Amino acid sequence: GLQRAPCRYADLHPLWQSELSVSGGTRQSPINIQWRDSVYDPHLKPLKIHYDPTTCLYIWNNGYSFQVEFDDSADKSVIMGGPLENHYRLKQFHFHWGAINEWGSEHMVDSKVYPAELHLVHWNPVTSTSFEEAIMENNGLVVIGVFLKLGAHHAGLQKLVDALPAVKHKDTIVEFDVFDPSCLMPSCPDYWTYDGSLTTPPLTESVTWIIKKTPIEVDQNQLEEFRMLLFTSAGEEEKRMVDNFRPLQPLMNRTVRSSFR
Ligand SMILES: NS(=O)(=O)c1ccc(C(=O)NCc2cccc(O)c2)cc1
Ligand SMILES: [Zn+2]
Repeated sequence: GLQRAPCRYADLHPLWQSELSVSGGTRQSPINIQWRDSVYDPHLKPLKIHYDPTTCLYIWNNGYSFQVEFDDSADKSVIMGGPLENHYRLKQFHFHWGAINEWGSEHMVDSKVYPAELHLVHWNPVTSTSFEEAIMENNGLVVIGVFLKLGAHHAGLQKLVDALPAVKHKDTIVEFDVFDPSCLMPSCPDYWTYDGSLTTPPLTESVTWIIKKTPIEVDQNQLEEFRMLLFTSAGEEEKRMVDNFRPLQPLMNRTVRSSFR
């Protein structure tokens, strides 16, 4: 597949310049998932998702993506099953995307890049008392990754896209209530799972990744709305929020398991 645009670390958004400092990681993310090297695990259960749309709180621009935050003070929006030993609470979801449709996702499948990738971030309320604590716990977090591909208009996503002009600049926020992120899930239950890390600092190795095999379709206008966001605050010289993905990391001594043959 097409390699990513060559990028000089110096051009990277300040966030990833610290990238060069992280050393000694043995389970970093994202990775290229080689389909033929993944191992079917018959013990993997179907993933069970129960999101309560009223737990949706607001959308904000945090300077490297736009993020939708949820009320995680109770077990109202949870996932369970799959590779998980207990339930995990939804904390937020966000996206990573490219300047053009040729790249943008963080994970790849057989070196195939998608124009964008959705991350639904969950934490373990059984072993941690807060998200902040879970970030430091081994397997404290579960992130579901969903690839976005160019295709039909996505009606569910459009509600999100319509709110983006209100969070154009870094550190802006807008109320966003009653949204069910299940509408962003592909209907196909198939996924890969592996042990990895956050893909932005602090890059902690606390994430059980669940990557859905089947992408969802969004249209060109929707992707272009993502690219209208800014990394920069109001009043600063404008820098478009694009290419907010981390480079691929070495698989090292890890096996990717699949839920499907
Ligand atoms: N791209 S990712 O899904 O791996 C990802 C998910 C969550 C976060 C995140 O929550 N970062 C903010 C943060 C960092 C340290 C402590 C905190 O409480 C929050 C970063 C990356
Ligand atoms: Zn992410």
